[in-house]
Amino acid sequence: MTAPQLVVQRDKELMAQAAAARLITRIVDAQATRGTASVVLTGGRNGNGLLAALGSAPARDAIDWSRLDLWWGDERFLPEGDPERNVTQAREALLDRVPLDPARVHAMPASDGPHGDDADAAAAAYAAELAAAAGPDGHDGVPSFDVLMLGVGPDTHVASLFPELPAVRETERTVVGVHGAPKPPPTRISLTLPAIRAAKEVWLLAAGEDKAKAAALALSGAGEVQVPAAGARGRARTLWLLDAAAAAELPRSLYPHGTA
Ligand SMILES: O=C(O)[C@H](O)[C@@H](O)[C@H](O)[C@H](O)COP(=O)(O)O
Repeated sequence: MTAPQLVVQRDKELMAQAAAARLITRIVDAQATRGTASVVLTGGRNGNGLLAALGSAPARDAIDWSRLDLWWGDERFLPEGDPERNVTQAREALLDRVPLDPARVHAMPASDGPHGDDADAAAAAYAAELAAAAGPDGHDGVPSFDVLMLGVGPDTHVASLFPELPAVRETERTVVGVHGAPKPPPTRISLTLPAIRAAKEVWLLAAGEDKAKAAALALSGAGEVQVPAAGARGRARTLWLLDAAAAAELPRSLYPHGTA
């Protein structure tokens, strides 16, 4: 697995703007090379902040939105349209304002969808959708994601993989139902670490002083069951995008040329 690279910006607004600019370039490069791009979105304030910054970026429409596949790293298992769902918040932050191909926006199932309130069945259906889309350059039952983004929780969770809970220990399935999550709502759907690690690049977003301990733990060599963010690595790149507050407890040797 790739060693993490760190980029530290002075505050969370600049971190979101810089990450958005980075994502535009990454998508444009993938589309220039393969004619398409595949990105996994994350929920949470940092993930939505990046989407909002992308929506305001001057170069936004360098992206061919009709040739972009969007997936989710996790979802709160709530009814369609619930304001707490990650896809609802992503739509408000950006997706409803760009000309995406609806067939290429792969939202995770809602709790009032075809699988009813069975999160495990809904997770299995999303795993099947990922496998069907994996294609020849897919990896371990998921498409070859160009970028998979993850917010980092104060307890070091990523997606809906919480410390010590069963989902973070999953080694076979690509998507699982999560029950009893400490971050409400308790029932969720999440990619697993094997699915996350199939991505070419994994970007971890951490801004705010409430993330300083989590970032320090995750980058200290801790184990992934106790510190799920430590297991989030990309095949070609693992990139931590932080602001100075979230980097406050990191040894400066981890980002000697940081801008903070
Ligand atoms: O469904 C969710 O809640 C998110 O996917 C979750 O993994 C989030 O990214 C982290 O909890 C960080 O959230 P913040 O950026 O809001 O701190």
